[in-house]
Amino acid sequence: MSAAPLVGAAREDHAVDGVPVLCAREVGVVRDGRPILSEVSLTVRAGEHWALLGANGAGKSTLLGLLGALSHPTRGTVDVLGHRLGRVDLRTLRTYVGHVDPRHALRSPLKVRDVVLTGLTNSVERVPRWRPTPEQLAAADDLTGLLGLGHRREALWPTLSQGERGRALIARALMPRPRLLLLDEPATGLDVAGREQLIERLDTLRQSHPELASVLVTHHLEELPPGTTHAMLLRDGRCLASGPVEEVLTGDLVSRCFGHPVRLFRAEGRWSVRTGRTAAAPRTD
Ligand SMILES: Nc1ncnc2c1ncn2[C@@H]1O[C@H](COP(=O)(O)OP(=O)(O)OP(=O)(O)O)[C@@H](O)[C@H]1O
Repeated sequence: MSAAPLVGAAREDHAVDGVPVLCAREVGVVRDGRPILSEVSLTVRAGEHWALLGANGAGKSTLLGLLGALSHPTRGTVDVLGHRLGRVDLRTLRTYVGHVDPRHALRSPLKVRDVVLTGLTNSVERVPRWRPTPEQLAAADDLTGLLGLGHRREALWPTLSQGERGRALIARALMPRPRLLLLDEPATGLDVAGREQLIERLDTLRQSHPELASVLVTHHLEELPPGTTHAMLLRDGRCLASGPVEEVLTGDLVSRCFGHPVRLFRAEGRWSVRTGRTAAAPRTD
């Protein structure tokens, strides 16, 4: 596989010769002698939007940590734009991946605009003596507007609602113009309005950044944006199914994934789930 350059103007050249944005092969993770992930493979291409679904403890966050170059696999390989984890500095790879973690540990009363700018310094707090260029300021303002926070740019972080914080963190993650956006349960704790605004903004983002790829972790199919193109179902650290949503998000497979019989419904692009008495049998172990 030919590798895409990691530096300079080449960053604008997204789908270089069809090199996947991300390619994990036969990945395994062992922690404290216990297998957490086993033989998981995933290829994400530019413009694809993946849902990563699984029950509590299935290994979703562990997999997201590998995809975000936060940790190394015990077995298998992970390539970001053709550059292999372990051969290229993790920090370099991380600049190509925007990781949105709702547990963002910011303590200072930074303004929304400043929080978004910390995406450029890859820091939680503002870096002393670092000053953004006018272009960087304009980019931060564009992204806050895109995420529906244009009227809250001057608001202080502690005063934001949870939904506003989540959207500010997505704008922050997009500042370095990543190729891949990782979203770890972005709708957790949001009320209906907050969840719907988030989903709407994610779909707007997908239209305005057509080359961006994303992986969204959730337990709830109701939280998937209509633009979701692919899904992976994880069960007990293993891939149960993976591929286009039409093939993977079926009552049978989702029932097996969560160990509970369900039926799926899709209306206006959104999914909903009901207990299905006649759905596939629950997990067999
Ligand atoms: N560093 C670690 N050491 C030991 N066990 C770990 C470690 N990290 C995760 N685990 C275990 O690995 C399993 C998978 O954890 P992970 O957080 O990836 O699951 P998840 O699918 O994201 O779960 P949830 O939906 O509850 O957030 C869990 O049983 C967890 O306790």
